[in-house]
Amino acid sequence: MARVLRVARSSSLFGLGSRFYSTSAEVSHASPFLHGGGASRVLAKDRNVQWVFLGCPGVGKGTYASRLSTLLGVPHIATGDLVREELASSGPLSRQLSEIVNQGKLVSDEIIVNLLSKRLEAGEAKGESGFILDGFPRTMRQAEILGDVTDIDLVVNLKLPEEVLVDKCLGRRTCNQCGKGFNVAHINLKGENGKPAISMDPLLPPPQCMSKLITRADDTEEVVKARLRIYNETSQPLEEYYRSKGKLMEFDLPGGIPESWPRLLEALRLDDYEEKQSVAA
Ligand SMILES: Nc1ncnc2c1ncn2[C@@H]1O[C@H](COP(=O)(O)OP(=O)(O)O)[C@@H](O)[C@H]1O
Repeated sequence: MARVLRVARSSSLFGLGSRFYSTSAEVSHASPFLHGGGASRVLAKDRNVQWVFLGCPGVGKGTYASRLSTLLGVPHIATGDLVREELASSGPLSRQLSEIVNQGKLVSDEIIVNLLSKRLEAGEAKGESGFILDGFPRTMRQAEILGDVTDIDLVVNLKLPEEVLVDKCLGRRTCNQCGKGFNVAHINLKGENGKPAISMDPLLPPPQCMSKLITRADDTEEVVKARLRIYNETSQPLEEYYRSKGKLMEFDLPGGIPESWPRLLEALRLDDYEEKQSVAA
């Protein structure tokens, strides 16, 4: 751990060279949410966005982070995916990780920083710049390490009521051939006590994926509840940490992708950016 943290304090962690690193002054132009100016700000910037997605398991971080990464041309890096790749590789870490992940617990900061560091270095070697991080940081220590090595422009905190989160996790499916994610849950939460109703249609797979659907081993009711509890204890303090830095954007998802995606783009002031991109394509 000490070695990793020592490395973390030098600006070389994650392979974040000068291309990734920027001063706070530059960052102030990089965030359309914090400083206005819409898409032109993103386009005019001399480096790509460096964003973080926070949110409970099942909220849809992966879905929205992945769409935004395609739109903005930056990698979507999900530490949960890095952990699952490591598990599937049957490498030396694999057995240790599967025990932790299948109980819904967090992998150590050291292991996760190492996996992320390798992924960012590989991306930098391929010429990637900028990122949307999904699932990292998840502890205050991880946030401090990240803050020591680079500037985060914006932290998007996605929110849904807890009842919906469990059903969404239990409904998650992945096609083991094409790798795409789907959700078979029908969400229909009545509005109560001033809270709005939420309904989400299932995101069903096409016929060719139907027989190839798999469920994540950690998406059982017991493990999902453990992950939610751990999120509330360990990751929620991050909201306050980024709020106090003026970087947090709270976003209550109004429903499924068709309602939420345009509203999220609006909140990020990227609605005109998406239109310009589709015209240019
Ligand atoms: N930043 C992290 N720190 C520690 N453990 C992590 C981190 N990211 C992912 N993991 C491990 O991988 C598992 C799956 O992560 P993820 O796919 O992000 O799931 P979730 O649906 O809970 O958001 C987590 O339960 C945890 O064991």
